[in-house]
Amino acid sequence: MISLQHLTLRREESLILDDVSLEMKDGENWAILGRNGSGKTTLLEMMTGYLFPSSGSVEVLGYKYGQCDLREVRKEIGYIGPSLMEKMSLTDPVWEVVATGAYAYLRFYQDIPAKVKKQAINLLEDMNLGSMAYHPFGTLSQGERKKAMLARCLIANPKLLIMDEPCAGLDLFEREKMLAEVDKLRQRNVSVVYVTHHVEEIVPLFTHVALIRGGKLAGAGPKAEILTKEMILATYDIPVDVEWDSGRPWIKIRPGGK
Ligand SMILES: Nc1ncnc2c1ncn2[C@@H]1O[C@H](COP(=O)(O)OP(=O)(O)OP(=O)(O)O)[C@@H](O)[C@H]1O
Repeated sequence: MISLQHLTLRREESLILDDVSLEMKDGENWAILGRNGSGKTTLLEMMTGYLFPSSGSVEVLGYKYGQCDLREVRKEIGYIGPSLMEKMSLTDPVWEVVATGAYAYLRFYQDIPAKVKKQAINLLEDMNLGSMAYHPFGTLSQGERKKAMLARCLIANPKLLIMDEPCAGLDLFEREKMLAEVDKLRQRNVSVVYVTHHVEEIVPLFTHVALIRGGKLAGAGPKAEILTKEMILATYDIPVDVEWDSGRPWIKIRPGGK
């Protein structure tokens, strides 16, 4: 699905990514963790082709970047990040915001086919947002907006879904609702790459984890092998215990940092 080979990114004096190699295979879903500024978003931007490495190679869904038309690749990739939601019209009905995803538009200036409208409404119903389909997008809570943006991605049937901190800023209730939708992606034929700061967001959907520290890969592999107290200490410099419950890892900080 994704093959990153020896990715290095230099900006002036600093090395933002330092020889990162990662193989993500079909059927795997990956969570990427690391401290602020460790290079997670940079890595995602390389996967979507918005950034090119100073050296190394990127292959996504069989396309070798630098030798393919990135517009074609991007039709197969859904992306949920912090900025796109802010570009949506707050006055348009929610179903219309979802429908724009079928065409990768920000807004419609022509009639929307009935079939696309039905698809948008079905997706909203799947996410328990059916009753809000005709409400203006701006009246939704942050969590509901994020779920609607997920529906907007899914209407285009992406093969790969890249999510950059989709639960940032959500309260406990809304985060769990969003995570339930993320976990439901198991029912779809889509691979997921997900950046988060919170280990407990690694719901059963995720099979693999990559840890980044200072632009270098600190660990990558099946989640139970990577989410150990030793690996988390090496990534975050904080001593923790990890407990697994309901298929999710939970972190306990050791009192006094011991
Ligand atoms: N254009 C740039 N020029 C110089 N440095 C940059 C540039 N873009 C990013 N950086 C630096 O690269 C590092 C990695 O940034 P990145 O956004 O990938 O980190 P991140 O792991 O996603 O962080 P966070 O968790 O805070 O979102 C940071 O130190 C950042 O300041």
